Amino acid sequence: MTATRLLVVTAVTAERDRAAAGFDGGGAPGTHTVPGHTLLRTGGHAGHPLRTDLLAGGVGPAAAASAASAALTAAALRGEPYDLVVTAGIGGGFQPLAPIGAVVVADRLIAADLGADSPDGFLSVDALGFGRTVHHAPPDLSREAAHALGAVHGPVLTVSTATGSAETARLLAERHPGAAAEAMEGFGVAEAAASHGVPVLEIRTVSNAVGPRDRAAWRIGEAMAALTTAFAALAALLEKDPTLIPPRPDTN
Ligand SMILES: O=C(O)c1cccc(C(=O)CC[C@H]2O[C@@H](n3cnc4c(=O)[nH]cnc43)[C@H](O)[C@@H]2O)c1
Repeated sequence: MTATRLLVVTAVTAERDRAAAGFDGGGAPGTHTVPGHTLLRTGGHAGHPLRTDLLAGGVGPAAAASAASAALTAAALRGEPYDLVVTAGIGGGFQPLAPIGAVVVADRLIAADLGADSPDGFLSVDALGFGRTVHHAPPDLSREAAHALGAVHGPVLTVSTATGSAETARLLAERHPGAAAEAMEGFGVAEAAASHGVPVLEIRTVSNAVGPRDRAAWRIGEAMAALTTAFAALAALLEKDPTLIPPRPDTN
């Protein structure tokens, strides 16, 4: 039986290493390189159901998309395409839905500031007719993952500037009803995954509230540690039911 192949993309190495610790790969992770990046690899030996590559691609949607694209392309050229891409890391939580310490699994990954300003307010690129601003996670997978992780299940916004005022938080929540979290990479990774026809999931552990910048209130260490627990639960779910991942188009 072929192992399910996962690509996990974080912004920084601390997030990558915390995520990797959630996988029981049967030993210390190995490494391999793709142009511009070194990936950790767990699992994948004979009889192991999951093979996971983990990549710290940098902060922001452009760095994340570039890194994810390099890994996806290298895997496709090796003839070993990924089955699922997971974009993950710490994030800001919209209050009161996702308090500090919560975990969020995205049902939708939304580019919240991709568009144009106008006297009448923000116009997204899809409203303008020249792009898209939303990617959907596979519904069954994201719902079951949220349940398994004890997570809030809702939209995760991708922004290029972390929110630092009550006014911006209010505007984002008004524009995206039900928004659970914001971070800076998800939509970029989703664009890369979509161009390869690979489904995407986003997991955020909440380190801070979306709102007025209050650096002293951030709980980065706790949110980093929560990534390990979250990925252990995700690995258990996918080992139990790999059919939650929609099949690749070429295996239909
Ligand atoms: O303002 C600061 O002093 C500060 C210190 C450390 C880190 C930051 C970040 O903005 C980290 C961005 C990084 O973490 C994710 N993240 C975490 N919380 C948020 C948020 O509320 N809004 C957007 N991104 C967040 C993000 O995905 C980046 O990878 C600031």
